[in-house]
Amino acid sequence: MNNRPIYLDCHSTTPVDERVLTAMLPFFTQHFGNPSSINHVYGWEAEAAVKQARTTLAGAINASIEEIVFTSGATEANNLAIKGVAEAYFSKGQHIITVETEHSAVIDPCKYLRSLGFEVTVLPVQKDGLLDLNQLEKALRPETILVSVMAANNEIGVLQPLAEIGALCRAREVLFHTDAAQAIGKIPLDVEAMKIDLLSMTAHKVYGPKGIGVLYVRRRHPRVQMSPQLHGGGQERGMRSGTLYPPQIVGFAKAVEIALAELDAESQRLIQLRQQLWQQLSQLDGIYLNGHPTLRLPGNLNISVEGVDGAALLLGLQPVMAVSSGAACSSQATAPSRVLTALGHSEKLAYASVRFGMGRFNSAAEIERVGEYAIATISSLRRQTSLV
Ligand SMILES: Cc1ncc(COP(=O)(O)O)c(C=O)c1O
Ligand code: FES
Repeated sequence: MNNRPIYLDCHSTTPVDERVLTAMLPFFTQHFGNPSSINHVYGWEAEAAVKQARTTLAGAINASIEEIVFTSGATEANNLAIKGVAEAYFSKGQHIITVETEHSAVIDPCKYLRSLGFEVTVLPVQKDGLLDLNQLEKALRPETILVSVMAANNEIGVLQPLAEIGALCRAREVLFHTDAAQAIGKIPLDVEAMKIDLLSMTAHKVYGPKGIGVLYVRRRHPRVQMSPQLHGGGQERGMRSGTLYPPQIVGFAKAVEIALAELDAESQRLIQLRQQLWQQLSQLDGIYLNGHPTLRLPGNLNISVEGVDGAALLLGLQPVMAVSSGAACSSQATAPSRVLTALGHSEKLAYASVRFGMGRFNSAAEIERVGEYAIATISSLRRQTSLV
């Protein structure tokens, strides 16, 4: 294990924290019951554990337990929010607003709705990756039913102004959905203060297991209507049928509980690591920081490198660090990152980019090694390019 590259791809996924695994284990074997079984203790104990997890997850975003719908992850939560609202509000209007830098799990459901006849406005971002609120205000129409803007970007870590967006949407009586897959447990989230109506989260970016997520659906002021996308046994108050998965649910809650307890100290530590890495790397010329310098996730550093080939750069870094140039699901694509081109980068620069996703298990010594190795690799690639 020790010779493996240093893991710096925490926006893609994170390892399960040992404390999370310990909390999950009894629910595979000993307490294996189905939370929907109301006639015996096996069902009751599973239901009690799910209820406790619901309480923790609701508390994490200042929601109540009836507003938590378990899903298989953020992809499903986003699909349920966007398609479910589109269906339920069809007679009110058919216009949806989202942003160019959203994850495919938001963009693609919107494109799908467009193919069904909905109108979708995809707003651009500014050079720093932030949404221009004036543009959003101008895009809102009487027939707009939903605005979907992510909390934290998965490539450049940029944090969108959720409270301002929420206030704008609420004033116009438009529902506000946010994809908080990268944000939960990393930054404070409050659905009341931020006037969020729907919020997607996932466990595996915050040291919880893969395959479990939540959609928060507001029940009061306003009560969100949503058409289910999975029909069946009627679990989750009919909004998402399918037997609940207690080990994953318990693990998700434990992961969020730990992340929130450690949030302040961990943010400070990661910001220091990020600054350390940026100071090291920016000794070189032709290195650009992608995204807003401070309004970003503590563990995110995304750079573009001039004068090197993107694929050669990633290949050169591989022996020492596990990094990527963008979203894992599009890492096989040869096209430059949609997010970086949205910042106005030329295609070439957008392609020679590296996303460093630092997390709980990275040390300052590791980051120093990463910085040194990256500098050596970039310099060597540039020397080779200047020879040809
Ligand atoms: C912003 C964002 N949304 C959605 C997803 C998808 O989440 P999941 O893997 O839980 O389906 C991810 C992660 O890949 C993400 O970064
Ligand atoms: S689904 Fe995870 S990076 Fe795209």
